[in-house]
Amino acid sequence: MIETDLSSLGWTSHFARQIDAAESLSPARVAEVQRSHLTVLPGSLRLQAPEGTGRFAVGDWLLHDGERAFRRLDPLTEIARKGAGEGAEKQLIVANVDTLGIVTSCNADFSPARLERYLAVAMTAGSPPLVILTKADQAEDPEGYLREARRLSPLVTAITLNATDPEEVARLHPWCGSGRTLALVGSSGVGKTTIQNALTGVEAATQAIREDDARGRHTTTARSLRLTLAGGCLIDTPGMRELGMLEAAEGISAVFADIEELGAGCRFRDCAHEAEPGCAVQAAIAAGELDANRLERYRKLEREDRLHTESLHEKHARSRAWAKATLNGSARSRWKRRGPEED
Ligand SMILES: Nc1nc2c(ncn2[C@@H]2O[C@H](COP(=O)(O)OP(=O)(O)OP(=O)(O)O)[C@@H](O)[C@H]2O)c(=O)[nH]1
Ligand SMILES: [Zn+2]
Repeated sequence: MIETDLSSLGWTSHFARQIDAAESLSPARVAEVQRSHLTVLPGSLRLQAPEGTGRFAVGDWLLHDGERAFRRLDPLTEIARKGAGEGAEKQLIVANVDTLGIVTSCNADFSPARLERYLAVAMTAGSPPLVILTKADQAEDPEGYLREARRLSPLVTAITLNATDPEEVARLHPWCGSGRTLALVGSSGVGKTTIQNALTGVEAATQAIREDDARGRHTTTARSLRLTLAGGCLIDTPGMRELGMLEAAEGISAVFADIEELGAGCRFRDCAHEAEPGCAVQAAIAAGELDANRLERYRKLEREDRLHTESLHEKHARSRAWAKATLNGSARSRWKRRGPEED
């Protein structure tokens, strides 16, 4: 059993400021979100959520009375994505993550496009990214992957390791020590469970999920926050295959700062960096200073983000218009019944 207190769970003055001295409710951190209840730490309490558990994300801080969850405290950071399916919907994934551990392997799983996508998510959320390159023991040139990851953005911190060696995984302790929360994302099979087991000293109960996956079934994602041997928190996010861009413009700009800086030197302010005269971005590509594929990947993420963000905003505008029309409608029928109201 790992002993814990609020500050090792990540409680700070940011949260303390949000509670009233007169409030008799206790703070706790969400470790699991189920349809019927929440599990919170410390104490692994099961709480009911009178207004639904869907308002809470793993990693959130909340106030409770021992049985029911009430107020969600404003998070320091939150990671959201576009919900699965056609419609635009914002889905909250995790909250209050200090470091987003992006796990990929030193093999064919390594994809600059996917890394840039995760990096943009991390930068948008305000959770600094840490690229964890696993299976270094099976790679001929792990340093090459390290260099390539670092080349994607000056903001990247990256390390290589053999996830099956607990001593090597212990190099992650600084990111999940007392008061710190590390969340792991990455494709299936890259070693997230192996890392989690080493960091928590507990065999993760993910077998059932993987068996379901093998049959191609939709899994209920068992996202969870656990205590680490280093005295902090670790969040695993199984079943997170796609991270659709949503309201991520800021993060995309941060990850592709090199292209945006070059773009400032283009002759036309609205240069699309295609065939315009005086395009500094195309000039950099011609000079071998910028990879044309990177420009393509930047464009693709930007397009995707714009599309999803616009449709989310349109949806909000539609529901506001609908609410207004309904209100006007009921005002009109009142008018018909009683005549115009006098003010
Ligand atoms: N040699 C070696 N094997 C590794 C390494 N990391 C993971 N593995 C192995 O790769 C397989 C998959 O690792 P998991 O930890 O289950 O991967 P995961 O990311 O949790 O995968 P999902 O549970 O499907 O999301 C296991 O057999 C691990 O032992 C590593 O760094 N080196
Ligand atoms: Zn240009």
